[in-house]
Amino acid sequence: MVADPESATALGTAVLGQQPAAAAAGGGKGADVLQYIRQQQLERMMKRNAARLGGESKEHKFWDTQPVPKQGAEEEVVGNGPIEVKQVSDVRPDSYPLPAGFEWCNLDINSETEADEVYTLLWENYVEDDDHLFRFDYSKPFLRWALTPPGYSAALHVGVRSTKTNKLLGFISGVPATMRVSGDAVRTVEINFLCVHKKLRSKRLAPVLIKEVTRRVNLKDIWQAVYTAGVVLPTPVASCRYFHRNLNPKKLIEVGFSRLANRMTLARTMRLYKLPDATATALRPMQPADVPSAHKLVSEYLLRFKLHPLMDVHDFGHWLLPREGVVDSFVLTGEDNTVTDFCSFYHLPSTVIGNEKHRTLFAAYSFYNVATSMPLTALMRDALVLARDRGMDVFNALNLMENEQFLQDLLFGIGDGHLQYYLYNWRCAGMTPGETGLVLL
Ligand SMILES: CCCCCCCCCCCCCC(=O)SCCNC(=O)CCNC(=O)[C@H](O)C(C)(C)COP(=O)(O)OP(=O)(O)OC[C@H]1O[C@@H](n2cnc3c(N)ncnc32)[C@H](O)[C@@H]1OP(=O)(O)O
Repeated sequence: MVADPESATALGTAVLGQQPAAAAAGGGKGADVLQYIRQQQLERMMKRNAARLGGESKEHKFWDTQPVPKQGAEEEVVGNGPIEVKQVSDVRPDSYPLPAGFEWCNLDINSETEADEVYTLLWENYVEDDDHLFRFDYSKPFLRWALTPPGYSAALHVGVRSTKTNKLLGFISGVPATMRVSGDAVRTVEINFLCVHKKLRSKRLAPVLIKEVTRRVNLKDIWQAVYTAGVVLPTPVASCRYFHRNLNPKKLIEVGFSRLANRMTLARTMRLYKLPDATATALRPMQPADVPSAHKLVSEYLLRFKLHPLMDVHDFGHWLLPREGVVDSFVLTGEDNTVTDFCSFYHLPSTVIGNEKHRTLFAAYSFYNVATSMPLTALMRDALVLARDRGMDVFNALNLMENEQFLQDLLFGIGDGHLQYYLYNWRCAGMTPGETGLVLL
């Protein structure tokens, strides 16, 4: 198979395997992280130089026509606001034309059959790692959760079918979300699950899907969007990295996610990553009654970042109340049942491609975490224990918010690429991972 440039790095292979080696060498972990920080500084410098010299100006036939910041424009940003302003009356009323043999449809994710269709399209065709060892396997309950927050619209769950067979061959979704961007509250949609069937790649179907979802969003008088991707497009507002915490070393080695480091035996590796038998604190699953207090804690915490969601209490309940096999949230309460600490992760397994012994890699993804009665590292150590107890093989976290505080101490290994954050039709200065307070699914 030809290497797919879209390959996401969230599945991050191989690099994890270097972490035990470094750790075993004694003091190597620190060196790893320092090296990473230096590398980031170097990358930023090179990027600035390349932009200045025009070396980054790759042609983007589609993206160059869109209201997104031009490449290399990062340093010229003065003020925040829309790149273009239009009215609903300017929006074309009809769908964009599709090539012959294809037609548009809306997907009703609450219908069993249609949810099955979306599930299967993604299960077979969605994001893979660079080596094609793993492919995201978003579960059906997860897709339902992701696509039905308060205010969602089925018109923004857009599919392309074959007119002949009716088979679903492409998909893109938008869900409403208010973002706070450098102090401004911005009505947006979160765009996700862009997928074109493998047999239809490189035929410029993706731009048509993006234009069509944009048209439908614009008809709702919404003009901004937020999205993440493994690929670099014009122009990221932030660039984050995935880190991976090994919870099941034996399996991760067997599936090729990590490898046994030099001079390390499996037994030593397992000892290195062994976690306490139980949590150190009385964290318990969040219940509906905790929502107002947890919502207050998390919302106030998020205000310290430059980009973050503004969730009302209903949004918060939707996104954070535990759903089995989909999302887990835990609270620690103090006086009057006030939530003092909060941690959460979502469940995103991956298919292990062509592996006889293991079909699925179970991964937890760090979501929103706030510690006030203990250090963040202590909270996240408990989160690792809770994820392990729920059968997770690996715990993934981006280096955003305050995550840098715990990645090294808790033996996370650096992933092999970046996750780029984008805003559509919104100009603002770029931000560091530590200024980014948004996790998309
Ligand atoms: C106000 C409302 C606005 C709403 C919209 C906001 C924007 C939302 C934007 C979408 C956010 C999605 C967030 C997620 O879901 S990120 C996850 C994306 N999905 C995958 O990686 C799954 C596996 N891959 C595929 O299904 C296909 O390879 C896809 C569908 C990705 C591209 O299909 P294909 O490989 O057959 O290519 P093409 O010939 O049709 O088209 C080539 C053009 O497409 C540009 N391209 C490639 N990958 C991406 C990408 N991930 N985001 C944006 N653009 C992308 C590419 O630069 C080129 O344009 P240009 O370089 O020539 O200009």
